[in-house]
Amino acid sequence: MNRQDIKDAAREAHIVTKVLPYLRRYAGATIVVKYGGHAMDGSLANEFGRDIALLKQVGINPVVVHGGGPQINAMLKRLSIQSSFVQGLRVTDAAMVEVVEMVLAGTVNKQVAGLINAAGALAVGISGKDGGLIRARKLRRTYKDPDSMIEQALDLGYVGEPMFIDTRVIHALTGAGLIPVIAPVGAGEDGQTYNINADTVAGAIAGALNAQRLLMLTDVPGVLEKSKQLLSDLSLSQIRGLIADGTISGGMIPKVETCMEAVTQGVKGATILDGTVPHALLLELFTEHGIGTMIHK
Ligand SMILES: Nc1ncnc2c1ncn2[C@@H]1O[C@H](COP(=O)(O)OP(=O)(O)O)[C@@H](O)[C@H]1O
Ligand SMILES: CC(=O)N[C@@H](CCC(=O)OP(=O)(O)O)C(=O)O
Repeated sequence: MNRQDIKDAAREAHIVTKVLPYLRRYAGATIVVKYGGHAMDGSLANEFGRDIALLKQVGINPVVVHGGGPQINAMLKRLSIQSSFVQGLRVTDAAMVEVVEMVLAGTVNKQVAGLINAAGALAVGISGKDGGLIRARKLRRTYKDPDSMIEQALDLGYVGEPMFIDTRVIHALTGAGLIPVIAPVGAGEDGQTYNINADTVAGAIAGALNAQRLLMLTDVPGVLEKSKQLLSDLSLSQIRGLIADGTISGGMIPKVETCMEAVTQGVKGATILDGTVPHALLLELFTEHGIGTMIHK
C-alpha cells in the first residue's frame, strides 16, 4: 500500500469505528423489517439482501415481513382479473386469494429469501400459515354509509386480520441462526386462507416478539408535512392530529396506525423510511438521527 492507500484505508476504518455504539445498542435485538412491494421494485434489492445479512452477522436478529402489492397487481393483470381497493385494502374474492397466495408466498417470498441467501446469510421463506404463525380471521371493519350516515359492516371477502401470532416458528429459526422471511397470508380456524395487509402483519409480529425496532420500508422518505418536509419524530397524539387534518392520508394511514399499535404493545421505536435510498436500513440503525419518521409513545 502507498501512503494514499493507507490514508484511505484509515478513513474507512474510522467510519467502521463510528458504528460501535450502535452495535452495542442493538446487540441481540430483534428488529422487524417490513419490505414493501414498492421498495423492492428498484435496483437496490441486492443491497437490501446484503444489509439484512450484515445485521445478522453483527449479532442482530432481523425478521423480515414482505409485501408485494405491485407484484400481485402485475399477476392479476396477466390473468385479466380486475381488482379494487377499499380503505387501502384489496377486495379479495376466492379466485384472487389463490393468486395472492401464489405471488406472496411463492414468487415474492422466495425472491426476498434469495436476496438474503445470495448475500451469504441463511434466510428461510415462510408464510403466516406455516407453523401456525398467523391465526387469522375475516377482517371486521365498518364504514359510514354516505347516504344514511349509518355504520355498515365492510365486506372485503378473504381479507383477514391477525387474531393470534404464534412466535414459536420464528424463535426456532432465529435460534438456529436463520433469518425468517414472512409472507403476509394467514389461516383461519377452518383452514381458510386470508390475504392480510403486510404492514398489519409486520406490526403484529413486532408486537408479539416485543421487538426493539420496527422498520417499515416504503418509497417515500417517511411522514411528510403538507409542505413535503419530513417529520422525523412523531408522538401518538401528534399523529392523531395529522390524520384528522388530512396531512396523513391514503396508504400512510394504515402504516402509521400499525406503528402506533406496535409502540403501544412495547416496541421501542417504529420507523417509516425510504427503502429506495441505498443502505436505508444501515443509515436508520447506525446513525444518530436515522433517516425516516420515528414514531414513539
Ligand atoms: N403525510 C404523508 N407523508 C408521506 N406519504 C403520504 C402521506 N399521506 C399519504 N401518503 C401516501 O402514502 C403512500 C405510502 O403508502 P403505500 O403506497 O401504501 O406504501 P407501501 O406500498 O410501501 O406499503 C405514499 O406514497 C403517499 O402517496
Ligand atoms: C389486504 C391487502 O391489501 N393485502 C395486500 C398484501 C400485500 C401488501 O400489503 O403489499 P405492500 O406492502 O407492497 O402494499 C395486497 O393484496 O396487496
